[in-house]
Amino acid sequence: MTAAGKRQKREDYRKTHKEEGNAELPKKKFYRQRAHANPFSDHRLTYPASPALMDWSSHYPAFVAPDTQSVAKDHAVVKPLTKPVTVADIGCGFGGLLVALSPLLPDELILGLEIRTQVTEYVEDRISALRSQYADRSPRLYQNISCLRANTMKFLPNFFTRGQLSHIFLCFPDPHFKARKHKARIVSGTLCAEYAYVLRPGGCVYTITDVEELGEWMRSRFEAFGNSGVGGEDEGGETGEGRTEGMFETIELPEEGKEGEWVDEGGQKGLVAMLVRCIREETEEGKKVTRNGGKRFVSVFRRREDPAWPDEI
Ligand SMILES: C[S@@+](CC[C@H](N)C(=O)[O-])C[C@H]1O[C@@H](n2cnc3c(N)ncnc32)[C@H](O)[C@@H]1O
Repeated sequence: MTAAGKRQKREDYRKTHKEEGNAELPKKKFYRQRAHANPFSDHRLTYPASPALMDWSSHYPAFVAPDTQSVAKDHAVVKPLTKPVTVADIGCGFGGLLVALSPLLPDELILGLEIRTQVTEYVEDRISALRSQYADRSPRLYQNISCLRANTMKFLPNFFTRGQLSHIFLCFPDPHFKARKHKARIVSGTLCAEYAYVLRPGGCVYTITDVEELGEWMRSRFEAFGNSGVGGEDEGGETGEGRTEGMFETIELPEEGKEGEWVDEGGQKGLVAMLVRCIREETEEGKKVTRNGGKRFVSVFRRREDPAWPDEI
């Protein structure tokens, strides 16, 4: 078949898959796209001018606040939800983590952000199929997850207000091995400032990679952010002059396979352990590493409670 013929076949498949109530899970082969999208290109992206102008109602229809009117703000019409999005999976790929998190965090609204169009479309169709499968069951699962196309390196604060998020996942980010490509990495001093801004004090960033050097890179950026004692020269990141503690605290993690034993009275360790197991085992890339017998390097960074910081960043 010619390339044009294949493209047409993919488009036809995706069009029919979108029919209302289609409960069949989409097939990845009809949503294939180049592995990398350049985060510095001018993609034709739509994004709100500010978080208040973002209408989430089509993403989480089961959570639209009843008996409220749509609100018109700066030419945008926004239907309020009963609660805000509090979990972000940045670079969610084909959405394996979102699907796994949905029943684990039933009280949270969880959003995957993905730069590649067809991959985003796949995740949207996957969620829509899962919602149809559970439409008549109780609980109606998968209503609390959604995905949108976004370049998080440019527009994260357009979607989330200060301190809105409880958990941010950065799972198997593109490694961009060559030094001249490091600026395309999803973790840098500058981007740590944005993660610190959208994360609530006490909230956590979870990172996982199969590239040891990238794992160390991410750890060093998070540990240096806001700490005048280390780092500081990093790509314009905040140095936190005069401070000895950084904005993020690295959490010691349980050994792989022993997450279940790692519990505490307050329960936060148990939650972190559950989510760490989830990123190891439920992400698409994590599953590949398991199949290939490779290593995974995981870190969790808690945003420190620090009332002095928010006004400065
Ligand atoms: C290697 S994949 C990992 C997918 C998934 N997190 C997993 O663990 O299976 C990295 C994903 O990040 C996406 N990505 C890269 N840069 C991005 C950006 N600036 N904004 C949003 N997504 C991005 C890529 O398109 C790709 O799907």
